[in-house]
Amino acid sequence: MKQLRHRYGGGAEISFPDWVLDAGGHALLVGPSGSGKTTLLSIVGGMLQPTSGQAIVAGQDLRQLSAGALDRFRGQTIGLVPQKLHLIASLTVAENLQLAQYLAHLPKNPQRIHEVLTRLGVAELAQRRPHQLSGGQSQRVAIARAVVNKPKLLLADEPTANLDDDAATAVIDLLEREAGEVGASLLIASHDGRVKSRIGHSFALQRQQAEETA
Ligand SMILES: Nc1ncnc2c1ncn2[C@@H]1O[C@H](COP(=O)(O)OP(=O)(O)OP(=O)(O)O)[C@@H](O)[C@H]1O
Repeated sequence: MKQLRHRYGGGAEISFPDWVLDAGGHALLVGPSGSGKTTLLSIVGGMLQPTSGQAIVAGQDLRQLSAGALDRFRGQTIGLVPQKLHLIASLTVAENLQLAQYLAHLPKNPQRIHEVLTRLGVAELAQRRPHQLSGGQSQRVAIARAVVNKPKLLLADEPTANLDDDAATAVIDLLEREAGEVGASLLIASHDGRVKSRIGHSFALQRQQAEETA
């Protein structure tokens, strides 16, 4: 991140400090509500063009990519577990993962889909549709979808919100394990103290300004 700033139409400008997340490193993005955590994930996830500055992912300056190239790069290089999981209701679990391969312009790979669903303990749910899953199962499927293309950067937005202690621990374990499995850097936005105690390195945002903590 270099001199990143963003202003939503008419709103105040949010400026983010320069920061590097090492390849394969795991970090927590913290800050009070409204400090810009989701905005930052959207920028480094290639879904939001910042007003100014550079987001560089795996050596690629996202600004340099055309819309089509950015879609492909995002699909192949970045995995996102959004706050609202956004599984496609009309598709089965397996088809939701197939769609991630398709959107990244990768060949169909049912074996990889089976492998990742198995790793996450939800292979037997492959033919179900999202409304037939529990909240925890849906979250595992969303993690599976985020890692199916073996991204270099895995982003998760408040993945433990509304989870009890055991489920929150399980989700953080899964994210760390799956990021480790594919060698991805992991950035988790959270103001959950339970997550803070698990992930040592954190990056803190404050309203309209930010500072890094070790
Ligand atoms: N689409 C939008 N249009 C206008 N303003 C927005 C939009 N999205 C976010 N904002 C504003 O940008 C600022 C940062 O919001 P953001 O959602 O990134 O913060 P956050 O740290 O993720 O908050 P939370 O912890 O509550 O999820 C807030 O002031 C918010 O009101």
